[in-house]
Amino acid sequence: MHTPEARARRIGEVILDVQNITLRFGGVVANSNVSFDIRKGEIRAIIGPNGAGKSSMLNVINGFYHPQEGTITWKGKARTKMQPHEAAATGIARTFQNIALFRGMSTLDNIMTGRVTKMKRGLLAHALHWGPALKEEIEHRSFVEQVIDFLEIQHIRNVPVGRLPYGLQKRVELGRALAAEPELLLLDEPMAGMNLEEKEDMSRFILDVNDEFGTTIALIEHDMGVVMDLSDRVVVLDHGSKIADGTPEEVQSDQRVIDAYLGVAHDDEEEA
Ligand SMILES: Nc1ncnc2c1ncn2[C@@H]1O[C@H](COP(=O)(O)OP(=O)(O)OP(=O)(O)O)[C@@H](O)[C@H]1O
Repeated sequence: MHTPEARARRIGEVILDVQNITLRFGGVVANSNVSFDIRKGEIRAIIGPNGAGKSSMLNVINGFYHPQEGTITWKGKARTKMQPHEAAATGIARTFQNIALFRGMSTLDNIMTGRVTKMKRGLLAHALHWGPALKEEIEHRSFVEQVIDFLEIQHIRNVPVGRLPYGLQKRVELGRALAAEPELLLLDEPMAGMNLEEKEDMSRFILDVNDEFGTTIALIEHDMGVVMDLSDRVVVLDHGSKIADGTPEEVQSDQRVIDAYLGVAHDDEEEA
């Protein structure tokens, strides 16, 4: 099911359209006039050297940063200043470069926090096990158990995540994002700090999430082998600007991309 042909058949309409985004922090331009789109069902990589503006772009997409210029159209609707919880409620979930889990809480409870946007009744009602909330909680727990089975982490379901090896913590973080049943999953360096075996496991889970649930995925990744194996299309940023956009093969052989990775000076730097 992971063949390029099978995936090409499944890729649909543009679901997220990023147009002319410029994001500044004082004098620092993190993103400069960046445009690209993400199609339903695809795995889209965002790559580039350190400081290229990749994490900033994910933060713009999930509403954490508000760009000074440009528009984001999500599922056909131009978005104004959407907050992260609103983005989550409309189907965008993410993981972070540095794991952001509750270290003292179990795997199960951490993944359960990913269901919050789906809960009709407040957390207090759930904590009090109030009748209707209890019924709802059972349904949420059953969904979370499916996520745990899917990610093959039954054996650590009751272990506090702070005690888990790094690779498993990353998997729990993926589980928490999946618990929100996202349409678009944003992964910020899902393989960072992993050994080869952990990377292979994570790659398999990313492909399975995409295949089995049809989840659209945008990921930032530094490991070029992983990017080339997983992604349908790749957008390349450098110094805040887009320098290439295309299939893995296309961007790999693009001279601007090769220069950016080799650290070849830009014209503007040479002039400075
Ligand atoms: N909150 C912030 N305040 C000020 N400057 C920021 C902030 N976030 C990012 N920047 C700056 O914006 C630029 C792009 O940073 P960003 O983290 O998006 O790059 P990146 O491509 O994700 O880098 P890396 O691969 O090293 O994680 C950098 O110059 C960075 O210092």
